[in-house]
Amino acid sequence: MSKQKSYLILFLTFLLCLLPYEQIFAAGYIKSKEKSKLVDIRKLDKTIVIDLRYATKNNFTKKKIYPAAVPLLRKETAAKLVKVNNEAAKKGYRIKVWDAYRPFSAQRTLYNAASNKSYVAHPSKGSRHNRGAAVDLTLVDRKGKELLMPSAFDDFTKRAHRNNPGMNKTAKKNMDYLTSIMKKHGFRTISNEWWHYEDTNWEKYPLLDVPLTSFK
Ligand SMILES: C[C@@H](N)C(=O)N[C@H](C)C(=O)O
Ligand SMILES: [Zn+2]
Repeated sequence: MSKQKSYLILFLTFLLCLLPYEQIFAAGYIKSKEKSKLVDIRKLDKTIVIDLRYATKNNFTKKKIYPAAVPLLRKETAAKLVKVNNEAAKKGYRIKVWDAYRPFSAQRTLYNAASNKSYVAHPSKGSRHNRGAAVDLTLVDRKGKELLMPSAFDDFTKRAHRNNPGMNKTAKKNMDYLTSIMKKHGFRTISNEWWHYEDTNWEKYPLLDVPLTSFK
């Protein structure tokens, strides 16, 4: 390689380093609503309870992160979730969704706000929520009352861990039931957040940065 070429590569690498890493990674994210294949869960099943925490101040950041409360998921993932809700309905339960699709820009905000980074996916690799292929949820009874679970949503402590030896027996039974119906319909778990489920096919779906407001 000529000296000139080497200097040019060095110079371009230097320029790249000046860009914030978010801009480099976000560049490859899909930004168009049409290309995203995201669907509004409410349009598929009106009985699913929606409480999008990041669209309110009632979340670990104490700030409203989402400008619009629109519960979106990748269409294939949403179809799986409807099956789970139908299954839960046989027992008189319904799903309550705390988070679904999360734009990349919000991932960065959540990551920066989290005191313990091990509970939020690093923006450089992206969250499965950024693909519309992950959902944070719990179960409610006929009256809309939440079933007892191991911890509150986004309790970033050992209480949220699936294998916490000190877990309350009823909470474990409820968590195990939720896990069984989620797994039956094509979701998988992560070890340290009992409320987080991801589509087993998440890798097939692209990273997205479509604004929630475009679905309002
Ligand atoms: C922030 C928390 N609710 C969450 O979703 N964590 C997972 C690991 C993520 O960011 O993908
Ligand atoms: Zn999650």
